[in-house]
Amino acid sequence: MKREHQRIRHVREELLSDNWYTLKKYTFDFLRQDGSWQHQSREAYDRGHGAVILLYNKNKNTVVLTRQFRLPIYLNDHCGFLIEAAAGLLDQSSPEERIMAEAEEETGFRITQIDKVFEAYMSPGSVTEKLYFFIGEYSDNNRRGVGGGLAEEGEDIEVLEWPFTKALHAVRTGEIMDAKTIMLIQHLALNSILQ
Ligand SMILES: Nc1nc2c(ncn2[C@@H]2O[C@H](COP(=O)(O)OP(=O)(O)O[C@H]3O[C@H](CO)[C@@H](O)[C@H](O)[C@@H]3O)[C@@H](O)[C@H]2O)c(=O)[nH]1
Ligand SMILES: [Mg+2]
Repeated sequence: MKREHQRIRHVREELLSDNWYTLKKYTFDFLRQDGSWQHQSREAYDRGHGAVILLYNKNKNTVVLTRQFRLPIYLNDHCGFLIEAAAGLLDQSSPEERIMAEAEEETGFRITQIDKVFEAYMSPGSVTEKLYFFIGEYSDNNRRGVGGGLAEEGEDIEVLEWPFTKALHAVRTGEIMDAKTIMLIQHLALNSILQ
């Protein structure tokens, strides 16, 4: 992908916060389509990149989801407990390595065969993160524990094994409101992986 460097110049950054991750304010000059340069400023929150996986079972026609508290949405009129596919931040690992470990930590299922689906920027106006999307087939034999996440990091994750029809219905009713999870559920449906 070609970056249009010639349209961006004089980029300067100012650190606003580095408490957990970093929030910076950038100023730059932007070359508009009409040929004029415009001075702009934008804030960008950098928490690294992430990965997500939807575990599915073709025989049972089920998916494995998690339910956990998310403070930012609690502050925004949601009860706070969000239904999501298993997901985590990469830290220094590869997306493949990280997501298999994260799937086991959060759901208890150890998966060794995963399929990459796509990559997407989830909030490009303000967050630098790119998310790597995967699906993986699980069976009862893959269960190694109860999941739940890392209590010492404050995680207290419920594991849900749902019929796929229930997950699809929950997208329509708004019971599932997490974008990455909706994208993966729709991917399974669009590609007739589950019915
Ligand atoms: N103390 C503290 N801990 C934090 C903070 N922000 C996150 N954490 C902790 O950092 C850990 C991150 O857990 P992961 O499982 O690695 O990440 P995630 O939050 O599930 O991220 C996934 O979902 C996000 C939301 O959709 C995605 O943005 C992300 O890419 C990834 O897929 C959690 O234990 C969380 O409590 C913070 O500001 N302060
Ligand atoms: Mg997580």
